Amino acid sequence: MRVENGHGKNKPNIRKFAENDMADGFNSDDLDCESGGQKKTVKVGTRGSKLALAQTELVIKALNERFSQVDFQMVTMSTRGDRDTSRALLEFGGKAVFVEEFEEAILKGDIDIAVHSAKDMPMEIMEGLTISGTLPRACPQDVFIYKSGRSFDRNDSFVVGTSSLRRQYQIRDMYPNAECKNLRGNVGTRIQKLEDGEYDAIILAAAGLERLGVIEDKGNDSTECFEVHKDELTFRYISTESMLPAACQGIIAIETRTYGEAYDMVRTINDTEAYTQLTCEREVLSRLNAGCHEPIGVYSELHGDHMKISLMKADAASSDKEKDEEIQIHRKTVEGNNAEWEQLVEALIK
Ligand SMILES: NCc1[nH]cc(CCC(=O)O)c1CC(=O)O
Repeated sequence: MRVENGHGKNKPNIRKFAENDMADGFNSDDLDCESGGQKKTVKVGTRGSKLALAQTELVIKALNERFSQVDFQMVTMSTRGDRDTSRALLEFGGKAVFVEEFEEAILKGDIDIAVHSAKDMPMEIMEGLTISGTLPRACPQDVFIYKSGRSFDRNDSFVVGTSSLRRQYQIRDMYPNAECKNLRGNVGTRIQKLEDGEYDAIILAAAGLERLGVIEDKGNDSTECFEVHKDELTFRYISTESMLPAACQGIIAIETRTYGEAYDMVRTINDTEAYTQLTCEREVLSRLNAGCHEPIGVYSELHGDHMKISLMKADAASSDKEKDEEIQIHRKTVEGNNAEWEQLVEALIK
């Protein structure tokens, strides 16, 4: 039985990794990979949606480049959240319904690694587990999608499909007469519903669209508004200023035990910039005590040592849920040196 080495805190610590980064010292030759001619197997758990599979393939590709002699096996699992899509379950269980079963599987030894969209992860991670790495972040922006040719003036009335309160409040800030209707299902289904005319426009994360190949990866890190046209559809990337993304949008989080071979392997592919953003944005959520259904946007931008963190919080002026409430949107931005990110977070939330 191995004793935990103190990496097992739920909250990853940027400085600790910076001081003790395994990426340089760790050598794949140290692994006992080919004992008896048998390739070592590492099991990578994933949800079964197309997006989840595409993201897990990216993780396996990155691992394979480092550890060509290891057989990384994809293990597709359905979670309580996938099996029962009733609102009640999601509200009761929150984000955990998509993650818990992977965590139990790692602890039981059924899988070694779990791949998640970081924005769908709950604040609490089971004891003994950690986010050991991230891939480079995809575009953090949200995309407003509609049939090409249609135009939207500020005061137009139209129907937007999105179930996210964060997106609803911000789009209604841009278009006060827009009506938001719930939109569920995976990315392909949601676009189909737009094409079928159920909505005038829908909002999806650029990261998912790009990773699924629905639109090409634009390959730059602008956060400004611009448009892409494809197959009769217009994909308008909304500026992060108008539509602040969900915390960790576009980041793939890789979870393992807090020590051991899988942990060491994942550390070697970790993207330090995305990891810093993940740590910082999760810290903001944690400090705000935010559940997953609260309308909160968080985005931390890194330019060298310079960090800029933005927060969007919305609250209803009226407590009467039946009434068409007046929504108050609060935005705040702080900037400074990234080494002082904890103080920046402190200043942001107060
Ligand atoms: N909530 C579902 C979800 N979780 C992660 C992504 C996209 C990928 C990402 O943001 O990392 C999506 C789809 C969407 O919001 O459009």
